[in-house]
Amino acid sequence: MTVQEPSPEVQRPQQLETDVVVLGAGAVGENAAGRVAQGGLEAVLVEPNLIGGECSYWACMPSKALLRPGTALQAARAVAGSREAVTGTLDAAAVLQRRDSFTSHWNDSAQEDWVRGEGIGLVRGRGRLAGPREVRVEYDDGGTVTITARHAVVLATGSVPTPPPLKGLEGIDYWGTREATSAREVPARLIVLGGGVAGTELSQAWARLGSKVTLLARHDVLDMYPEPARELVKAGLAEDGVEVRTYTQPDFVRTGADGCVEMGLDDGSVLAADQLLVSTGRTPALANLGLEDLGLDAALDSGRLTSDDSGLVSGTDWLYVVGDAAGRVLLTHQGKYEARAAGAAIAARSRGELSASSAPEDWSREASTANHAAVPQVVFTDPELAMVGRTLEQARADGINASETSLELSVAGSALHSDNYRGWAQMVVDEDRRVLVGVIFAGPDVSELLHSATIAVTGEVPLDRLWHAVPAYPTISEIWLRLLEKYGL
Ligand SMILES: Cc1cc2nc3c(=O)[nH]c(=O)nc-3n(C[C@H](O)[C@H](O)[C@H](O)COP(=O)(O)OP(=O)(O)OC[C@H]3O[C@@H](n4cnc5c(N)ncnc54)[C@H](O)[C@@H]3O)c2cc1C
Ligand SMILES: NC(=O)c1ccc[n+]([C@@H]2O[C@H](COP(=O)([O-])OP(=O)(O)OC[C@H]3O[C@@H](n4cnc5c(N)ncnc54)[C@H](O)[C@@H]3O)[C@@H](O)[C@H]2O)c1
Repeated sequence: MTVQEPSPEVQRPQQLETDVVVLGAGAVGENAAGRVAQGGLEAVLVEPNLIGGECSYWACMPSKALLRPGTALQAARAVAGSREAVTGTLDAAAVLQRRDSFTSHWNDSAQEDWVRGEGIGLVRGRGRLAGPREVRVEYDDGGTVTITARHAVVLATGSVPTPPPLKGLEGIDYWGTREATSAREVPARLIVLGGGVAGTELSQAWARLGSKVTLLARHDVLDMYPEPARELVKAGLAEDGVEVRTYTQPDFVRTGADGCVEMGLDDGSVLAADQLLVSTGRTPALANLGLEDLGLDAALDSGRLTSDDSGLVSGTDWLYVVGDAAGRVLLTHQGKYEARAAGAAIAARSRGELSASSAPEDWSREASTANHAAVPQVVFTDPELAMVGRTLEQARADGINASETSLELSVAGSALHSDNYRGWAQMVVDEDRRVLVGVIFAGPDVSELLHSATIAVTGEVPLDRLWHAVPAYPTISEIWLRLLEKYGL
């Protein structure tokens, strides 16, 4: 894959002074800088690669662009009348072309225009903390610039893949999620190692594009979701010909005689494939940032920097960490939410409206309070999983007197949506407060239902009031009424 050369640096002095320096111009860093600028402060973004980061070029956007055509085709096949009009299969070349348009062909000029338009400074290089409120940036050609921040430095450096300790892996030219989302050819056979969100989504995407996929999960696939939800996704994968092997661990990987990938499994069998995708999680990108030199490794706990809900790193009054780099919730929308809170807190602290020693108030604009118990996430497989808040187990582990109500998703709206619609829904209730603390939907096109649940959980809407939120007929949202009726309302 060719990544377009970054355009020439916008600024290249040796010394700079500004209000706030943001390291990393992924979606999260961009939002942090944007909020700081909206708060009336000067901001400089530092980025050695493409502005827009992982999500725009190698994660959310391309992976969803790879999945969407298969879902659209399956939706047409699922309805008598439109099914008859479907006479062909996915056009893999057209899908890849459409994917390329969603990554802007890995060209970040539009994002650079946005940065300039917001009045944010941009330095194209790799940054490292050189002292309190001081960052040294190294350009590709070895030149450097030192930037002093009057108020704050924000770490928005994202995350890096966590490789599994697998014998032989270093000798293999394998795919990570970057390669799997930007590939130009469909491998005939693909092994996917890691049954998390990335592995599951990309297994289905490539299977629908024509690969014979084997998905290896060391536990169950998507094991953070309740079993009925997982089973629906596994049935969807099986329909696409994905062979799912659960509770499996590889012993070794090697290059076979014909150049293929051979993987030995713990049951003694050996799998062969043309490509291997490793998607075994991600770790905050905090290496080589100079944290140790400043004694800030003391704030590290299991690879994460401890911070308050504004992102302010423990033991400092100037360093913030947001997004994947913070490692709290590795999702674009929550990272951007953290960035909005950090930006607001930096601006408020610069005006003396919020002290550095006191954490921001819960649910204030300076706090990412929802991260604790109201995080929405969608798994964009077909069928989809959409969840917000806690599972029953998490709620009970958090000391909540929780009950669950669950149902097959079978209402007039779902029957109309597609023939043989199969779905499942669950709500988790805090019995002492009679509010929802978690909601899960599984089924085709349930992702657009999720925000209703996010509002109910975040707003702590009492069940007796939720009863008056009447779902329109005939929509899939009618599942809300069925759940509340089953609960006893
Ligand atoms: C395959 C895949 C699919 C995903 N799909 C979704 C999805 O559908 N929805 C969702 O919400 N999330 C999804 N995610 C997660 C999402 O991609 C991340 O949560 C998001 O990209 C994090 O954004 P960020 O800005 O924190 O980090 P990044 O996007 O990684 O940006 C960090 C930036 O910091 C730069 N940087 C690193 N070190 C330095 C340094 N020293 N100096 C200056 N700059 C530096 C990097 O070059 C990079 O551009 C997906 C992830 C993967 C892997
Ligand atoms: N739709 C979305 O929102 C979306 C899509 C893709 C990724 N993401 C985010 O990106 C991040 C990275 O995704 P991911 O799927 O790589 O991470 P993940 O943490 O969701 O899943 C990693 C999987 O790899 C397995 N694993 C870990 N070490 C292993 C080993 N040594 N051998 C075998 N299996 C091993 C884990 O058990 C887990 O199932 C996640 O935090 C995820 O939330 C989000």
